[in-house]
Amino acid sequence: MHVAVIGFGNAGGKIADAILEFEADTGRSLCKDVLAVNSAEIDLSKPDRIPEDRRLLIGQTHERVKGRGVGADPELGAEVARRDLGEIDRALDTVPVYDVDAFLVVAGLGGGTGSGGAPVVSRHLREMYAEPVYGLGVLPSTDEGGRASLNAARSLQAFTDATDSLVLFDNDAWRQAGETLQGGYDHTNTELARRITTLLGAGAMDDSKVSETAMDASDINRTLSTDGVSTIAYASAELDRETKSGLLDQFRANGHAESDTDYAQKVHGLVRRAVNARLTCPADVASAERSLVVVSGPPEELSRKGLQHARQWLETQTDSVEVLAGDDPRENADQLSVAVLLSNVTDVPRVDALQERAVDAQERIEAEETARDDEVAELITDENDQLDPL
Ligand SMILES: Nc1nc2c(ncn2[C@@H]2O[C@H](COP(=O)(O)OP(=O)(O)OP(=O)(O)O)[C@@H](O)[C@H]2O)c(=O)[nH]1
Repeated sequence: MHVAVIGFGNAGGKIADAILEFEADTGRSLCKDVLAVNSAEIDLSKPDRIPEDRRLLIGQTHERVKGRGVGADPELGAEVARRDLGEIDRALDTVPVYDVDAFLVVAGLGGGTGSGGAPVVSRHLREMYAEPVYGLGVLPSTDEGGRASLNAARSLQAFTDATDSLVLFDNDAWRQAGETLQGGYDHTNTELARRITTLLGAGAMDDSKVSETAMDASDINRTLSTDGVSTIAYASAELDRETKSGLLDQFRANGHAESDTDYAQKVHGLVRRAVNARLTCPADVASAERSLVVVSGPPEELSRKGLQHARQWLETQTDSVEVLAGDDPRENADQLSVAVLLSNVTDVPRVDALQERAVDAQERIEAEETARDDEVAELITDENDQLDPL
């Protein structure tokens, strides 16, 4: 499919940039347009691939913002986005909507600009355009503290309500021991881009061959349009094509070749491996309402029988017949890769934990505010007492 990507806030811009990089590296054509929106001027200079004229600074004239960000305050992030919707609209005027199958709004939910702004813009896009609006929301890691959890829990509800589906990515599940924060983010942004691009980039009309079982945009839209949250599974296998073609030539010369069953087992095995590996956000696979499998790789590797078996297997795992499976032939790919979309998952322990932490954080923040008010009241009383003798 083809999408217009809007990266909101710092994380949103960097992830949008990583998607551009991955699609360029793999010769895909997922993004018809990309726009980075931020309230902090400095963060808009971070992306490498997003063109300069597709970076929009909002809140410049707001007395509390002035191009310096919203300081992890989602209410201010939402206010600034609402105030500057006209500017965002003007920037989106150049999007070739006739050529776009969906909008994808990306944001980290633990801060202010993305957390507050992404739901506002998603809701607006849904009112303005007929195309579906998908969200990609990053959950903060536990060690970012209660304020980030509170921001994320609030945004999660608003962002889910404002989109046709919200794909989740959990920073906690993807943090690697010993990595610096930025090094870790670079790594996770690439992994996230790999999954999103393999999944949504299927069925984009580009130079790749179209197969009989090709996935198309309407299949992806049908699976995603559940108004709930989604997660993505992924696995890949190196093919080492040079060695392989040499070996295959020898095999063929000796009357052997990789059989249909070998190809089928490879595809089916890779789908099982993906679903049992780390999801973008951990969730109980059985709780998915709908799912979709995309197998991408050189045409000779894309076994129809393998896809069919994988689909049947996933039906039993999700206890649902709403499973679609298709392929995405890539002539020059040196990998066989599988992305599985699990849509409207309802058993997501990380979301429950986030909501609990948010309640604790809210209570603590309120207690701190009450204590501060009491202190101020006491100070005023003391000062009045001292003035009394007059
Ligand atoms: N996966 C990933 N997560 C990130 C990245 N940068 C930040 N985050 C996460 O996103 C959350 C929001 O951070 P930012 O995107 O910097 O915040 P913002 O939306 O720009 O909002 P303000 O800085 O408060 O104006 C953080 O709490 C992190 O959990 C990134 O590059 N990758």
